[in-house]
Amino acid sequence: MVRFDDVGLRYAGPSGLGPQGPAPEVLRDVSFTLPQGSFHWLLGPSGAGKSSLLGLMHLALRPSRGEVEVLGQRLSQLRRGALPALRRRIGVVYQDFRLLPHLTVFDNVALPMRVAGRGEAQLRADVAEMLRWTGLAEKAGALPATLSGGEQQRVALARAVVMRPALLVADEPTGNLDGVQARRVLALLREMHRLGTTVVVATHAEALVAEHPAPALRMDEGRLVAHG
Ligand SMILES: Nc1ncnc2c1ncn2[C@@H]1O[C@H](COP(=O)(O)OP(=O)(O)OP(=O)(O)O)[C@@H](O)[C@H]1O
Repeated sequence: MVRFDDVGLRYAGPSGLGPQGPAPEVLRDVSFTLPQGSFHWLLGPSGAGKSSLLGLMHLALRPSRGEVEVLGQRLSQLRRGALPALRRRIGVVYQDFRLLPHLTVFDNVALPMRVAGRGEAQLRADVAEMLRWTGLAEKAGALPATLSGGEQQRVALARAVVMRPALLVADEPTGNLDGVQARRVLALLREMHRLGTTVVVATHAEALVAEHPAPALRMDEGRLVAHG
C-alpha cells in the first residue's frame, strides 16, 4: 500500500533556498492511496511532477510537508537505520536503464542481492530465473553496451524485481524503446502486477495506455488532478 497525505515537495538546498530565493513547491497538496497489489499509470505533461512523485514513492526523496506511507511504514516515523531495508522492498526501473556498464548482465541483475548479502547459491538460482523470465538467459555473460535498448531495459527490470519487491515503480520505462520492445517490457510489468506486486508506471505513451486500460494518477503542475 502507498499513501500520500497532503504531500508537498521543494527541491531546496540546505538553506531551504533555491538559486532564486525560496524554492518553489514542485508537488502540492498531493493525497491518494494505492491499495496493495494495484496497477496504476502515472500520467501528465512534461514537468508535471511525475518523476518527483515516483522519487518520493521509492524513498529517494523526502516530502517537504505531509506524510508518505509506503508498505505500511510512515516515513516521518521511520528510523533512519530502517530506510535501507524498506528500500530493498521497492524495485525501480528508469527510462535510461541505469545499468553498470562494466558488469555483465548476470552481475547487474545480481547486484541488489549482493548488496543485501544474499548467499551465492540462492543468488545464482534467483538471477537465472529472472534472466529466463525476461528472455535474457542467453545474454547472461554479455556487457550492457552489446545489447539492444529493449534488452537493456529487460535487464533493468530483472534487477528491479530480483529481490521480489512488494512495490515496483517505473519512470518512463518504455520511453527509449520501439513499439514491440515497449509492449514486451509492459507485459513483464503487468505480469509482476498479476503476481501481486503493486506497480506504478509513469509514461507519456498514450497508445500503450489505451491498449492497457488501468486506473491512473494524473498530474498537472505539481498537483494530482485525477485519480481513478
Ligand atoms: N533535482 C531537481 N532540482 C530542482 N528542480 C527539479 C529537480 N527535479 C525536478 N525538478 C523540477 O520539478 C518539476 C517537476 O519535474 P519532474 O521531473 O518531477 O516532472 P515530470 O512530470 O517527471 O516530467 P517529465 O515527463 O519531463 O519527466 C519541474 O519543474 C522540474 O524542473
